[in-house]
Amino acid sequence: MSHSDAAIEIVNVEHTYGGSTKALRGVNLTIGRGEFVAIIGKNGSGKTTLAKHFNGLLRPTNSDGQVRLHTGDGKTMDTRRSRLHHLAPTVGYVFQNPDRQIFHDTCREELEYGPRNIGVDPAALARSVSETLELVGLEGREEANPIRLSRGERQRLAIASTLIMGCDVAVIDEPTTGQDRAESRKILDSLAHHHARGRTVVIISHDMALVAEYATRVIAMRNGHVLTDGTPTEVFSQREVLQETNIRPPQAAVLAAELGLSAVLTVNDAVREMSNVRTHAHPNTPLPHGDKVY
Ligand SMILES: Nc1ncnc2c1ncn2[C@@H]1O[C@H](COP(=O)(O)OP(=O)(O)OP(=O)(O)O)[C@@H](O)[C@H]1O
Repeated sequence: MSHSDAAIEIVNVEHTYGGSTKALRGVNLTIGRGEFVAIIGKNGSGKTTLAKHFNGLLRPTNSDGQVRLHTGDGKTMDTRRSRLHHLAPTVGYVFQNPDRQIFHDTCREELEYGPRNIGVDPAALARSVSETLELVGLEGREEANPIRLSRGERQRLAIASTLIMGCDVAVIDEPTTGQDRAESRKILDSLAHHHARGRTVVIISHDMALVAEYATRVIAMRNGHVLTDGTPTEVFSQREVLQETNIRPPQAAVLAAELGLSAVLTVNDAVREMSNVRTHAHPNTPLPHGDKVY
């Protein structure tokens, strides 16, 4: 991948907490511009530590480890040599716990804070606040006090306050924690919308069905290393490798593999493949409708 295609370069990054807990043991990665990346792996494998390096919240603890951000307008920033407030507009980060980043009395003020700081025109901002709240399923809640929202709603507010910045890269640690299925899908759809505008999205997730459906690339971590990295199809077909980090591919993929069907990651893929098999076995059997089934 050339520099112009790269959004983030991670070179030989190690991170040791408190001088003894080795959370990252030499990670090399390039996140490309416009990718939708999911980082997966069991608890403690180093996912959050890695993601916090993407915008300088953490820095490599080894002297030769480097993280370089390449901005859309052609600048390169080394996170070790740049201040956090210069990095944040390029790479937005949403914490696993939304309460770490919500501190205003209304949703409107929460969403306006970041864009105001970078000089966005106030007239354009009002519209963009409403649109972004709608995008994450909080339409009409401009004047609501965030402390009165549910945890899932606060999570969506925190995501909205990052998306409204229009940053090149949005990194979201566990976007669907505390959300039901419909809310989770709403959140992933809002990230897909950001991605569709040519931006890069990185999520950390334990929800393999959603990872399979939305991500273009999956990076599996184990014990501070990248265990495997590829398209969802490539990564989820390595069932034995994934077992090393306690990951089970999406249930639809497991079921389809047991039935000898290939190219299946999602329930919709499974419906399509099973319909094909049935059609070939009984050509007159009508196909089920092709819309999403869940
Ligand atoms: N602030 C910290 N101080 C000391 N050790 C830490 C700190 N944060 C993480 N660790 C340790 O570093 C290792 C990697 O943790 P990390 O949170 O990056 O993993 P993770 O894969 O994101 O886990 P989870 O899925 O539980 O969020 C673990 O052993 C963890 O206990």
